Amino acid sequence: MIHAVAANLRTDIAPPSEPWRVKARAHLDTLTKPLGSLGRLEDIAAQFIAIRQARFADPVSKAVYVFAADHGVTAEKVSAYPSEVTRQMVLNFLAGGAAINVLSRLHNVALQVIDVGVDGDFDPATPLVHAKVRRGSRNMHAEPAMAHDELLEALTVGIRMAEEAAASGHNLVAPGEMGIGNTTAASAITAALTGRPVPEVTGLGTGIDIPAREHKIRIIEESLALHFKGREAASPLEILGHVGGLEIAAITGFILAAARTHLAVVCDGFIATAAAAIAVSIAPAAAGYLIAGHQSREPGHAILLAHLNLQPILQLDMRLGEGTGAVLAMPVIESAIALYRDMATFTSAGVSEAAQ
Ligand SMILES: Cc1cc2ncn([C@H]3O[C@H](COP(=O)(O)O)[C@@H](O)[C@H]3O)c2cc1C
Ligand SMILES: O=C(O)c1cccnc1
Repeated sequence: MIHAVAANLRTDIAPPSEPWRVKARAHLDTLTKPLGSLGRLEDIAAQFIAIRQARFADPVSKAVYVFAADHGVTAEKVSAYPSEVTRQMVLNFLAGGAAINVLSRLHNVALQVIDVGVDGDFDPATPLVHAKVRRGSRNMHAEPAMAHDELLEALTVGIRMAEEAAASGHNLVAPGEMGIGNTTAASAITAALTGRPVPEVTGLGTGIDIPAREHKIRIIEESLALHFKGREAASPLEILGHVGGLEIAAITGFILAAARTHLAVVCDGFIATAAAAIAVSIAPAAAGYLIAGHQSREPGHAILLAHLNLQPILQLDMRLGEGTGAVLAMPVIESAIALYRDMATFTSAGVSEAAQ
């Protein structure tokens, strides 16, 4: 069942259009600036046009979707904070006081919060998307983080949110996350996907100390050995199901469905990018829809960005998540699109072109 869903997504995702990208490049060369002088802004504009194609002139409409879930592996003491913080931060998102609230308000980005697996209840009247699959994932150190049906349900939550984003007219979207313990899951995914040693892809998360990081590394190594040792290479869905998390699975589904519906997806930090790497491993054509918002302090993030061949827009030593790095990069992306659309051409402005 789950493999059928993944296979359908894979076949339904077409890469961004090369003819549209070529057309966009040609238009950029007619604008009143030295050839190529807008640097990577030109690449970003051309990528956006290749993604949006005939709908490229729609107004830019930005949205961030924060998927929240808890992690059973927190029982192994891998985070500096208790798992109650996940639920408390969801309430903070709804009250408007978190970093992602400030940035999304400032930059006119619609914010949606989704409970895909918080280990605690919310009043049904709470204005969030109630899509709890389970009260937290299972402890990957003892058993697979998700059963098959739980993984499928979490992926489906993300797919549904991307479809809603497209239906609402958003075209520049970012998946964010909140889940105490989720850098452990992201490190485990990164090691399993890239084959890099666990110490290279494991950082301090919310701020554990050096001995706690050694312990976190051991927990991840033992979890990977429990699930994958002596087996041939695990599939991306197996990796996600065994050492991922409910919000990471939802983000994977979100990215795949966003690519299918031709939305530009801004990647946030380590956890969101781990989900992106799983998505691209399932459907390689999804890679063309990704724009890396920033590079986080987590050492595994640079490795994942290189693995995906993505260059981050910002490098601010952030290590927060929630979608904050992605939302901060959105004004840069929007600027690239505005320059493409609104600059005068050499002909319209009567400016002489290069003299060769
Ligand atoms: C107050 C607070 C707000 C946050 N917002 C995002 N995270 C980030 O930190 C967590 C991952 O780090 P670890 O794996 O070390 O637990 C995730 O919830 C992530 O979204 C936060 C963490 C805290 C404590
Ligand atoms: O890179 C991130 O997004 C990140 C890093 C540490 C903690 N939470 C998120």
